[in-house]
Amino acid sequence: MKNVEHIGIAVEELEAAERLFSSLLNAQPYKRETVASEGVLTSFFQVNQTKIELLQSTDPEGVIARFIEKKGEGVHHVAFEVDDIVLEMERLKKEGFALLSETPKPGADNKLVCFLHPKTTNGMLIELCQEIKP
Ligand SMILES: CC[C@H](C(=O)O)C(=O)SCCNC(=O)CCNC(=O)[C@H](O)C(C)(C)COP(=O)(O)OP(=O)(O)OC[C@H]1O[C@@H](n2cnc3c(N)ncnc32)[C@H](O)[C@@H]1OP(=O)(O)O
Ligand SMILES: [Co+2]
Repeated sequence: MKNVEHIGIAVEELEAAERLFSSLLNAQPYKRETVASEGVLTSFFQVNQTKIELLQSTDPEGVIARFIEKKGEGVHHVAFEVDDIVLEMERLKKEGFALLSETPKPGADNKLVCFLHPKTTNGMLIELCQEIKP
């Protein structure tokens, strides 16, 4: 595991959340990106070596909609950067963590990603991210 790549925050209204985080961080989001497979519209802020990823649901039955329904807006996950996501997934599986997908899947911001079930990580949804090199 390398640095915390981003902190994912579930929000109801992306525009309002972008205004709030622009004021908080004194910065503008550097990109918005829809990840249809995850039912999310994301907005990214760079904060030195890490990022804030705002997540609005694009699917009323989706993961983020269900999360907000159950727990309200707030921190949804923490993403760690890894050099080799397949190797890291194999290591974590051996360590007894529950992977939410057998193989990495395309994420936002030019990454391959996978998630660990919060039941196996003291209740914290953890994401692994590997930069997709050109
Ligand atoms: C990939 C694009 C982008 C990127 O960075 O590139 C993203 O980050 S997209 C982010 C959205 N996508 C995901 O989060 C994918 C992985 N998540 C899942 O598959 C589900 O959210 C899952 C399996 C963690 C939970 O889904 P489920 O339908 O089972 O919801 P439940 O409400 O039944 O939850 C079961 C159990 O887990 C607890 N839970 C759910 N979400 C979280 C969370 N974010 N953090 C901590 N705990 C969570 C929930 O409270 C339930 O626990 P219980 O004790 O039974 O109440
Ligand atoms: Co994320």
